[in-house]
Amino acid sequence: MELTNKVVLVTGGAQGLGKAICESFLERKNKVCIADVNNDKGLKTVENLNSRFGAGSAIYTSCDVSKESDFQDLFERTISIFGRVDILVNNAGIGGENNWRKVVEVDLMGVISGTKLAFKFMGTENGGVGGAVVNIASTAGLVPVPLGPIYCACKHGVVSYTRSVGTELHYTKSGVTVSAICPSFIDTEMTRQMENLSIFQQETKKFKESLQLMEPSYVAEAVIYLLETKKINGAVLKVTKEGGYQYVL
Ligand SMILES: NC(=O)C1=CN([C@@H]2O[C@H](COP(=O)(O)OP(=O)(O)OC[C@H]3O[C@@H](n4cnc5c(N)ncnc54)[C@H](O)[C@@H]3O)[C@@H](O)[C@H]2O)C=CC1
Ligand SMILES: CCCCCC(=O)/C=C/[C@H]1[C@H](O)CC(=O)[C@@H]1CCCCCCC(=O)O
Repeated sequence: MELTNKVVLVTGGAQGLGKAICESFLERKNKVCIADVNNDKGLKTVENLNSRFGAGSAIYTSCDVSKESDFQDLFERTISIFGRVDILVNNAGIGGENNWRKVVEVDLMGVISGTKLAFKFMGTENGGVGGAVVNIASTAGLVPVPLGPIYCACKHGVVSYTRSVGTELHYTKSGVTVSAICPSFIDTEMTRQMENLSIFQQETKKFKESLQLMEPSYVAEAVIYLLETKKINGAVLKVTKEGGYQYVL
């Protein structure tokens, strides 16, 4: 996919990996819409991005991905401003083993909800021009994670859902590809909060001390790498510090 002059929706784009993904797209002269629940941070980030990449290149919309109506409004607002959506990056995610239903609602149901709306608003069967969905899973979607079983189950769900809709059957109808990246640990607020999200705080704190974290920009560039691949539909790209970018499954 040619990655210039595209309209890109990035959920959870106010900070961390989502913000870095926005920067990667803006560096290539695309437009981005950041969707987040953290309005203060989201608006500050958009201000910062517009001052660096040109006024009007980024907009912000308040959106809780676990609320279907918010997500629908997000597509409608972005289309009313930029004319269409070409790429959706389902990046918003949380941890929190004690608040597990919320984790399922955001990390799994939010991704499914966004992908379905991408088919609705971007799909050729509905008069759209097609496009791409990139789901941000995790290496926790590929292996068991004793310290984060709910998070792990959601990310496995994201990988399986991606592989199921990222198939010819769905693509023929919609013209929308669906793929995922599975990063290992990244230097973001989520990682800084990791022990507070676990029911095994001491063990998680100790585990965290041994980690080699990746820069958000390194993981963001994996999204670009994935979208530039010819055989993108259903692709799952693992991103680690040791192994770089590797297709799996
Ligand atoms: N930090 C890590 O080591 C890794 C993170 N990931 C995934 O990357 C994604 C981004 O994570 P980070 O940047 O690390 O986290 P982060 O906590 O720094 O940023 C997440 C962003 O999502 C927003 N958000 C949370 N709930 C939301 C909701 N319901 N609707 C809309 N926005 C919401 C937050 O306000 C925040 O701006 C997540 O899906 C996470 O699971 C994957 C692998 C590793
Ligand atoms: C094991 C792969 C994790 C990959 C990186 C990731 O997505 C980490 C996310 C954590 C987030 O901060 C909140 C969580 O619950 C996630 C999992 C933390 C468990 C780490 C322990 C890993 C292990 O037991 O090997």
